[in-house]
Amino acid sequence: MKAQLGADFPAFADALAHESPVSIRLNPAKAAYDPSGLSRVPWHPDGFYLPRRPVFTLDPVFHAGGYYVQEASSMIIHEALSQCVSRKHPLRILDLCAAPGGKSTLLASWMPEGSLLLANEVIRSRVTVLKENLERWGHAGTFTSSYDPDSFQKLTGFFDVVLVDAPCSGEGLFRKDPDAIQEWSAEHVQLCAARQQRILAAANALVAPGGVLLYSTCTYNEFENDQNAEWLATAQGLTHLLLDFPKEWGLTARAKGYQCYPHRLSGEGFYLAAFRKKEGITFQGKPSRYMGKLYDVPKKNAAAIQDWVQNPKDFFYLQRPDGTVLFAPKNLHEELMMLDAALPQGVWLREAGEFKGKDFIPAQGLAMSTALHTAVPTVELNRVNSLQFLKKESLLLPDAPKGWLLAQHKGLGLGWMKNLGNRTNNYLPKDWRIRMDIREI
Ligand SMILES: C[S@@+](CC[C@H](N)C(=O)[O-])C[C@H]1O[C@@H](n2cnc3c(N)ncnc32)[C@H](O)[C@@H]1O
Repeated sequence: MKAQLGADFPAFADALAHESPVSIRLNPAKAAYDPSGLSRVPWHPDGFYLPRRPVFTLDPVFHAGGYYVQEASSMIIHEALSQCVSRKHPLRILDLCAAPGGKSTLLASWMPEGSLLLANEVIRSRVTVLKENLERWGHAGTFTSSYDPDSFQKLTGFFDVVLVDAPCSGEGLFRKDPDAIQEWSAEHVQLCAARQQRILAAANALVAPGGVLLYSTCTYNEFENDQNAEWLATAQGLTHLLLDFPKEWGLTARAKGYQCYPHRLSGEGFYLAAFRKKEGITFQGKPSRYMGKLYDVPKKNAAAIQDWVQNPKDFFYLQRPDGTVLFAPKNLHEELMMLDAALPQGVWLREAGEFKGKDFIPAQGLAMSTALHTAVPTVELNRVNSLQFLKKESLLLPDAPKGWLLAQHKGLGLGWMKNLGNRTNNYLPKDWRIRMDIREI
């Protein structure tokens, strides 16, 4: 770092000795958090710094997907994309290394209406949190998958934007995450750089002619950043894009990318480089006719779902043999069928609920989705009751209507309850419940 920063090194070292800033990015589709009085992250319209780190677990708006806790530097992706991708038409976007989903939720809010975002995470154990975060965000155009980057071969030329937020040596996180220091070694840096090239080569093939590849890391060294960016331009034939960030934002231009340093801006170490594919192979694949073992929803079930989805005709519905209904925007049907044909196990669609005999049991994902019907019976809970609900406790609601109720806080859905009069059944999925002791509140 001394070699890289020269006279700036003491300021950098000093910044590392201070606490990391805390920042959040609000969900524009779920306005419930009042950011008055907070200072803004200069490069993101919904990004704000908090004066101190609260216990996010104790804020129901956090659970409802009202905001995502995201390190500020990485929000620069919003500005980078806005500068090099037109939002006049719907886009096909792939977030290749997506868990836990910070950039995916950013991309979902950034992308133009009618777009598709596939958030992929190869490590299976990290997919659950990715799915959960995207469900909380509530955007119906987002889908998840779990493949190695090489498994996407049949999607050559399919995506308008591919983001590779690569696994890296994490030098930019030493302040925020001291464990990253223990994992660092010169050998690990080389291993990361080689792995990044493998991922980038696979990613590059997936970009449509005219499309954009974004490469980011949270590290500083030249092997993972500059040299890989250079390799993308020379060996992979991509055109590197110049971005224009106001000087006062404090980003540093490097050979082919941009670096955030903690002593020049309020955020962690983050590197970003953008490339356009001028020429390449156009996607040739065909959509599949059927999606795996899914079949069309029987007519009576399709009629029942109309009460649960706001604009039911804007979506298509598929049913699993076990009665689970999946749904996705109709305008993405063909694209999803193409993904289904090209990927060994297709992609995961959002669950709407499950038919058990005559009963429809709405899914958690539907409670969180912006596609949920606004006429669904709701009960607004105060903070304490919301936290009890989120601990999966049973609430007494004698004045609320009987039957299915959407538990809400500040107008945002938290999950489902069934009110039986003398008690309520809490349908929050077990894995979503707060495990912390909340008695002190
Ligand atoms: C920097 S993290 C991604 C963070 C995420 N984009 C976000 O904003 O929340 C890199 C991710 O790449 C995944 N990964 C690890 N090895 C990989 C590989 N060989 N190919 C693709 N992804 C990999 C990791 O599991 C990790 O989730």
